[in-house]
Amino acid sequence: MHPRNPYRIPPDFKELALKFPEFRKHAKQKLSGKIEIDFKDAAAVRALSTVLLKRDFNLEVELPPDRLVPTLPLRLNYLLWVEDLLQSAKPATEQLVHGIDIGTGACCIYPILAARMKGWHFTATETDEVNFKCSVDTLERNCLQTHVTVVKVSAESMLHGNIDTTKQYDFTMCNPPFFDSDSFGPKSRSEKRPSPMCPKSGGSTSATEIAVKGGEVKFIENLIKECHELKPCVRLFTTMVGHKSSLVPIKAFLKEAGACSWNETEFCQGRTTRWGLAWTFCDNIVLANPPLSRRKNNVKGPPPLNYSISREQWSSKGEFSVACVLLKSVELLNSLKMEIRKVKEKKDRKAVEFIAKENTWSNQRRRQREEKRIANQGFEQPELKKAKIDAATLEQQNNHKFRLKGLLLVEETDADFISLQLQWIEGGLGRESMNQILQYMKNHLLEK
Ligand SMILES: C[S@@+](CC[C@H](N)C(=O)[O-])C[C@H]1O[C@@H](n2cnc3c(N)ncnc32)[C@H](O)[C@@H]1O
Repeated sequence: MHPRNPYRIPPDFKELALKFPEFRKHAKQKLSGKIEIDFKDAAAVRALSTVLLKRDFNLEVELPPDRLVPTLPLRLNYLLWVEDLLQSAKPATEQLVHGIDIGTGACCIYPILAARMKGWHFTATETDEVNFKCSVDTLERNCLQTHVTVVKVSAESMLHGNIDTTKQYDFTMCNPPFFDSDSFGPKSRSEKRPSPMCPKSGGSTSATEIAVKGGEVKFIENLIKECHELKPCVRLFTTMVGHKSSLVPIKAFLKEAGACSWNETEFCQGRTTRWGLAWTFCDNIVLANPPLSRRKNNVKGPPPLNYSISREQWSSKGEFSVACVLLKSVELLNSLKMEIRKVKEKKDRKAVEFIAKENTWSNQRRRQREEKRIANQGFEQPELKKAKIDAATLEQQNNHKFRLKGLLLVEETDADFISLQLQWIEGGLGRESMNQILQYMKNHLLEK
């Protein structure tokens, strides 16, 4: 947690339950006497955020039931980091701070906190009609219209046409939709894609809030493209990143776009970790990390491939934990005759290295069909036998010097999602081999 984050000392739930009836109804007393809430219950998390905003920031907020619930420790970690960065990016003589919040959500959480705590001004954008209306109501209810303006925008643009380019802005903030709407959940024709759930704290949310075509990498890349053209009016750009694996491709894109310097951080709060990335196109601003051009090993190999599994998808397979998902994944890799070596062992983050000395996964379907056909016939016709021998010889020849090395990382992204990342290390057909292995895992991981 950021050293200035007031929730470094967690709120006393007993005190909150006594003071706020709307929170009390979600509070449960454990045998030990300790008061707790169920963090998987969206209504309980919503009640917690609402009462903390009221008690600690004098902010009256009504969060809609079907939208993302902003949890305060993470939002404050991000805001306080931005405040630290501004100290190096903003001349001390200038008093007024004006930021832009891209995708402000249901209650303009960053702008209202920053306006109350720091007196900052904001232009906030939002595509979702419900979120836009709720944000406007929130500003009126808290008399913050002089500090914050919410703009209803179209999904095609991140900044262009949404801000006044004759003004000077100090920074942008963004908590992007993390997931890829195309690869979210199972993709087979027989299986229906589940409706996405809130990535944090189990709350329900609308799909457009958390998933977008191309996921956060594409979303942030689009933002970077626009930033470059807007460099005369914005000093500092920042974004939150939901998956660690997204940092590598985003930073590569930043380098390509000609960012002068950048800064990266980790937001840790309880079991959830997120990342912050800041960059500038102003050569008179030096962010704390060294400039991109001077950093070595910044971009190593192709970015990993990702697959997220939800608690709901795993429900028929028993315990939903990193250990269980890893175990099943390793069984699948073993079935592909791979050698496995453990490299990382933490409760919520485990990784194994795998080495394949032959390609056993491509053309799996064709092989299975052929074997079935032969088994059904009960005997092998001479031509078939010959074809089989020829195919086997060819495969042996192909596999003669075959070697592929990769890394599988299984990580809990939050209480309801576990992500699998496949990183190519060397050999085989490069990323194409990883794509094939990932497809094989997607086809079999959720099988009963
Ligand atoms: C993950 S939510 C973050 C909400 C809020 N900032 C928070 O931190 O709780 C992403 C938000 O971005 C909005 N959004 C998606 N695409 C957008 C775009 N192109 N421009 C502005 N907002 C967008 C979504 O409707 C959603 O409210």
